Amino acid sequence: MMNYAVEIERLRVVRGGRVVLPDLSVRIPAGQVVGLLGPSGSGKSTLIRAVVGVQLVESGEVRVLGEPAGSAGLRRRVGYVTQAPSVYDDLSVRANVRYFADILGMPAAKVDEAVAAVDLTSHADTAVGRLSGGQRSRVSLACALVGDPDLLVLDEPTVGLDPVLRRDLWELFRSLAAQGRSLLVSSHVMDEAVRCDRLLLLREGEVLADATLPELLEATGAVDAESAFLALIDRGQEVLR
Ligand SMILES: Nc1ncnc2c1ncn2[C@@H]1O[C@H](COP(=O)(O)OP(=O)(O)OP(=O)(O)O)[C@@H](O)[C@H]1O
Repeated sequence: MMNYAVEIERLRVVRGGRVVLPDLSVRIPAGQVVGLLGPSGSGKSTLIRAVVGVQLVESGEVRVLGEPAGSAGLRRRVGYVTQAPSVYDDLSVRANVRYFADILGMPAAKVDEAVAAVDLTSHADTAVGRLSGGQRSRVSLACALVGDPDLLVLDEPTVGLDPVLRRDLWELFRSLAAQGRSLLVSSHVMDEAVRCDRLLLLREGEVLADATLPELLEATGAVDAESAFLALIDRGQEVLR
């Protein structure tokens, strides 16, 4: 039987009087890197917020690792990295990660482990305010990793990063999945599709496709994810699952 990290049933979200997710159902397999792709405003962040349990939901059900999204039991099991790195500039890398470790009740040994996982050991004592944008994003990621989560939810983690850092980060995601973790990673850069085991293409709050990249290319005859996305839009109502 397929093991799912996230199961969403008929999710409806309204924000500021506007229907952002009209009626979304999807299941995200465990142990994979699933890319949540779609243009700006398609609802990626809203869906991610629903998964981590911080989004007010009008109706529907979101289950994460078998529990309702936002349950107390999920606090340590789900790591969430928001779009803007939420770290303290005046604290060192290690102090930032230790702060999150303390909140989650994790042992001190986990702090250096998380810092090493994002390749920042040599900067562990540097104040975060003195790091580059890419390094700051990795501090955020270390804060999410320190709880040893089964599911990592990352909202546009590679935005603004140079190609080398983007590649390094995707390699890190892959290695985390190889350890058996589940990752849900949003991006509006379609070429990041090649890095994912599976893709969820979102448009105007609706799932346009839920498939692997090879399945998507075969079904559309397109050469890359971006053209496949456009081909699906041209086709109209049909959803690829
Ligand atoms: N705080 C808010 N109040 C009201 N509407 C919002 C709010 N945040 C987002 N929206 C609306 O919800 C829709 C989806 O936004 P969301 O941030 O989920 O999209 P996104 O795909 O993550 O976009 P981006 O790639 O630009 O981050 C947009 O139409 C947006 O205007």
